[in-house]
Amino acid sequence: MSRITLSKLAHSYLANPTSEADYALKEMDHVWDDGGAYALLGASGCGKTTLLNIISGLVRPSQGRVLFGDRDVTDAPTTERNIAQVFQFPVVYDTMTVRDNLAFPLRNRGMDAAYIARRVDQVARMIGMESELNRKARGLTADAKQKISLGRGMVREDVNAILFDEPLTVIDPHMKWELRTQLKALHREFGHTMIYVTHDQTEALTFADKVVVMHDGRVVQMGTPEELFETPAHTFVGYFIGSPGMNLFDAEIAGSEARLQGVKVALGAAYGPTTGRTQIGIRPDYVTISDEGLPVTVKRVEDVGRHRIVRAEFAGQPLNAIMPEGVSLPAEPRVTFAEGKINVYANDWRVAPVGA
Ligand SMILES: Nc1ncnc2c1ncn2[C@@H]1O[C@H](COP(=O)(O)OP(=O)(O)OP(=O)(O)O)[C@@H](O)[C@H]1O
Repeated sequence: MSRITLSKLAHSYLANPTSEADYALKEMDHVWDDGGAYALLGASGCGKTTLLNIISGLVRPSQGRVLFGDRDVTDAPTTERNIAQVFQFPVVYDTMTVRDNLAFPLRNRGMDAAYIARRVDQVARMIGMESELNRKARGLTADAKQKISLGRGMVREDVNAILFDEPLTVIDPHMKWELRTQLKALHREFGHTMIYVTHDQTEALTFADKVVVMHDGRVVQMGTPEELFETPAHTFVGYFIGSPGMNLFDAEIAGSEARLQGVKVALGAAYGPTTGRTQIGIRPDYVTISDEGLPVTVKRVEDVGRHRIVRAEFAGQPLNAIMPEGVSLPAEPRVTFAEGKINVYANDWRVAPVGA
């Protein structure tokens, strides 16, 4: 196992890229710590698969280096990188039994038969296929085949990292939760570096210790689920994580106050002058609609089960608020923002308060 370093890495699928827009991955420096459980999260087309394929060696980056520990593997083929990869759709040998499919990576490396038998049984238990070990893979459901692919990805204990590219897409929702829990347990037990690509925030937040958020070919933030929630480094993180995403309002900042079309909002901290488009962001979870605070116009209330979402307009801009069960809307609704929960953004990037 080893730390994976991406140094000045960039990739374009074009032979002669001329502008930044031609790059699927813009230049980045990034370190994946040895033994970390990472989720790589972002919208479709932001470059997640490209990044994964560069780490595994399926794609050679057009610029920069890939290091495993201190070894430069930029030009090393996939087979030399000692990486297990699980893809979105099952890759199984139909004519082989489930047992032989799981044993394949170990036999390939000439492992001892008794060890293989033990390890295959262990992995079969993890993926819940102990009773199907002697069945041929042909004829199994897509779901079961993908479980075999997952098992095969996890069977080797000596890999540098396990890369998962949206591995639960074809798995039914109930099993999804179970497999994700298994993957997490496996990570705790064996401590492999795991990178798990997904565009589903629930999947990312439940699997990973650290979530790496990508947007438009860039890593915009790496942090714990709590950091992504509380202090999104980029407006995209604010919008992409959370349901609904963070409220963003165009504003002018003057010290510890934001001004939105004549409405003043206390920020709870002081800020220096900002340049470019300036916005304040606050999560719907930290917005309270009651009969106190600033004027707000409620448009509608949506019941989403555990709570309600209030869709409103504040200082001429859309506002979402989470309203707990049992709380009712006053006749003249007003709004307050929880103290210390407002973030300030300039040209989409978070600005730290003075002295922070
Ligand atoms: N082989 C390729 N040739 C040319 N362009 C490609 C190739 N593979 C990906 N791209 C482009 O590179 C960009 C990043 O794609 P990538 O597949 O890495 O994104 P992604 O985040 O994994 O998306 P998805 O979630 O849809 O798989 C996209 O604009 C895509 O169209």
